[in-house]
Amino acid sequence: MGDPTETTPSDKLHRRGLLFILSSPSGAGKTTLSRKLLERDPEIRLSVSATTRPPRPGEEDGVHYHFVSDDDFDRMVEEDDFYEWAHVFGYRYGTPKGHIREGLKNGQDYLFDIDWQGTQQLKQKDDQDVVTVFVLPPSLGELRRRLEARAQDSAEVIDSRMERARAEISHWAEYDYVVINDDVDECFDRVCEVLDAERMRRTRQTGLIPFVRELMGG
Ligand SMILES: Nc1ncnc2c1ncn2[C@@H]1O[C@H](COP(=O)(O)OP(=O)(O)OP(=O)(O)O)[C@@H](O)[C@H]1O
Ligand SMILES: Nc1nc2c(ncn2[C@@H]2O[C@H](COP(=O)(O)O)[C@@H](O)[C@H]2O)c(=O)[nH]1
Repeated sequence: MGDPTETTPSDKLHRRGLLFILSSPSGAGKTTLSRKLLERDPEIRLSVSATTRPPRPGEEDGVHYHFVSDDDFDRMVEEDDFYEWAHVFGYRYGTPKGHIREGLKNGQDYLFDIDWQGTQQLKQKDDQDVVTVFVLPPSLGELRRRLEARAQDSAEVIDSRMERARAEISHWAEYDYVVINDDVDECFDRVCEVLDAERMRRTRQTGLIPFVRELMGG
């Protein structure tokens, strides 16, 4: 047996990947936080949803969403292509299965910007790999200001999203973590802390690193 006090280059933990979900009422900032996370962290990959909603200015097909027709969405549902899907704000949104299952086994983490309905469906399918974070705005007044400042939706759409906010916030207690997005950098730090800690959760580790295995006699 080697000297277990030696530090070896093989001291990396091996673990399953995780499904890291951010949900919030529309406009609270989960897209902003997601983009920051993807910039900081090359080890997490965005799950790009399919939607029947038309693109907003600046949104690219295949990058922000897969923008699909109603017929295409119907076909994907029939062919069981979705991990989860839901009606949100008059359109349909869904998570394509893609290679998520294989990726998880290989330690790949995935980031989801989805609503509470999708979160419930993913938790039912794969509770052990799912980590859920609910992002609250500092107030409803600030939520409306952000939707207006984003300037990508009509006044009617903003009103309907504000009406839905109360119903969405009522699901916050179903989430593992809750953060308030007042100062975006502070909120981002909290989100990163959750992700970093969840990656180290013992139950996610799939094998002992060599010197620990040796110490355990295996
Ligand atoms: N902490 C913050 N302070 C001020 N403005 C913010 C903050 N976080 C996000 N914003 C701004 O608020 C607007 C809404 O943010 P964002 O698009 O990220 O929300 P969202 O939760 O993803 O909304 P949706 O569910 O509609 O996609 C954007 O213009 C964004 O720049
Ligand atoms: N259940 C799912 N919800 C999703 C998915 N992709 C996005 N969303 C949620 O829809 C609303 C509206 O998004 P927007 O881009 O039109 O503002 C927001 O709450 C998203 O989180 C999905 O694949 N499944």
